[in-house]
Amino acid sequence: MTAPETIAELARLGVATVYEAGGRTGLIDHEWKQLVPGVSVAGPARIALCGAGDNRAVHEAVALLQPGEILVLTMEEAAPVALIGDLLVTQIRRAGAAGVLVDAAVRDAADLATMGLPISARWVRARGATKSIRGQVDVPVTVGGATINPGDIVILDADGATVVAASQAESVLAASLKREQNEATARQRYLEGTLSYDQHGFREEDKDA
Ligand SMILES: O=C([O-])CC(=O)C(=O)O
Ligand SMILES: [Mg+2]
Repeated sequence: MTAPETIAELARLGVATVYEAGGRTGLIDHEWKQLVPGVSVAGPARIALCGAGDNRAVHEAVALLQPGEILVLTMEEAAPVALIGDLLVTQIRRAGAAGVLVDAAVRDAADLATMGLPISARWVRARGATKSIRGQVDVPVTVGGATINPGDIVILDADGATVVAASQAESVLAASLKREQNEATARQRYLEGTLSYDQHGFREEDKDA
């Protein structure tokens, strides 16, 4: 199990820093809409792989949800079908989930915005899901080119989404903290007037070109 302090730090550092520090791995590479703009959150994945246009597996996964988890909802082929709305999110919040990644649509969007649970979704669309295909829960899935295993740490923020294998959480955190420190140094230099053009040696390179 990944330590809560590690998860909190990964959430604070955010998607771009963690993805870069992890060697540009794990990016869940789609455009994501944040139903609550600007929030940054992380947690171990609880996964539902739904049948086409169906959300029966979501109901099963919600019954298994533990506090602090990120619920990851996907289908074999992503489509703008609403897998969750305010009734499912009511249950997801009550279970104490940290957030939801929806590789499909959500609906009741105005309600979700006021409910405050961090949700990142591909689409907002009223189109309803059937509830007739069992699907699978607690299985590895691929979303936006990234493999997500149950328990891997998923991070959601205003930039998008990324995943860190549970076994690598500590080493990626260490690399992320180092990157944060390097960026703080660079930011200070830029505030003082240094240009990245010089800092990276590009001016020198271009001189002889
Ligand atoms: O019932 C559904 O399929 C999705 C929904 O709108 C809700 O959870 O409120
Ligand atoms: Mg609804």
